[in-house]
Amino acid sequence: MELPTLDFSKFQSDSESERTELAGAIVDSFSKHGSVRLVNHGVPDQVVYDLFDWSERFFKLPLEEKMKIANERNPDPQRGWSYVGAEKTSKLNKDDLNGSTPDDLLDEKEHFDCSLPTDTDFPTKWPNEGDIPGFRDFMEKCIGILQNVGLQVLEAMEVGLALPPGLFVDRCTPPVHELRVCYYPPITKERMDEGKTRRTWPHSDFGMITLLFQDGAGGLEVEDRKHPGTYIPVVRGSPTEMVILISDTLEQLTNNVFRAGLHQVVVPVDMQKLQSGTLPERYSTTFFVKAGRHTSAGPLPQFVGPERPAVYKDITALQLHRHRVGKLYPAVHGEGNGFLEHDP
Ligand SMILES: O=C(O)CCC(=O)C(=O)O
Ligand SMILES: [Fe+2]
Repeated sequence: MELPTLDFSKFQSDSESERTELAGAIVDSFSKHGSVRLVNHGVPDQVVYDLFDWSERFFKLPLEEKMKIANERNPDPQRGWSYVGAEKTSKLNKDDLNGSTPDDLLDEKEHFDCSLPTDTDFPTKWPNEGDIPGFRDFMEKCIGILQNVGLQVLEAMEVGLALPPGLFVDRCTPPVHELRVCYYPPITKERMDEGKTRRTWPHSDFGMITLLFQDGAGGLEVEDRKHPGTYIPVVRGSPTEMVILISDTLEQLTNNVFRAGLHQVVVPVDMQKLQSGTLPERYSTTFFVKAGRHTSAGPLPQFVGPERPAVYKDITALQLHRHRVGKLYPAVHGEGNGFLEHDP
């Protein structure tokens, strides 16, 4: 089975029926898989290529430069650079209510998170301009471009479900979206097969939706909901194809009408049968479309009724975010208080 690939330019069509048909197909794929792939999404091809180029330049900076902008391990939105193994996505497993996920499950991944300059609550830790001139400018421009596309996808969901216009889109202000670039170093097949290391363990993201680009290395998988616990490989169809995932805030706003898409990064399909070998390095970028921090992430009235009681409490998007990041980075003494304002 393959994740559907849709032509998003149809959503800009003058033909109303073409627009609604596309919106319906997006909603259908989100309902079935928690995800979809888009081509002609509106991000210029050159911007995608440049994003991967800048990402490579960033990760090749000397270690001491990256260490100067290390993300602080606390439940706040992540900012700056995270070293290999910093993030343990296995801790985000929602089935693990009693916290029994072993501590020794590692993610073999580095990443860097940034947001817009207007996000003064959690300012981005940028590398020295002199070390990588133009990086900040490009990344901030990219956030603007990705934000436009992300909001259009949310609008398509409103159309596809015949919801009041703006129901999802209007929650995304002021903009506190996050752009992340990821680097997965080469790793031996033997090490992956030992079972304690994945490139990313199964998890869902925290915002409304995630827009993802991956290089050709492979390994991204989304859960096959027909067979929970099994995964469908998302083998890249074209270099600029975008994968979209439903994330936790939208799951809660829609009272589980849209379930967040579980995803992981593992051994690529073409290497799964090999006894040995080395997985090549892998780059990906993820853009987390976020709800405004102080907007409610509780179920919207449109998704609650006698047949469908609210299954989530009325908490803010920031409370939800901190609850989820707090699982990754429980407070270490002296590094933020780790206080979770609310347990959803
Ligand atoms: O690298 C990927 O394809 C996925 C990354 C991811 O899941 C994340 O950064 O949340
Ligand atoms: Fe993710």
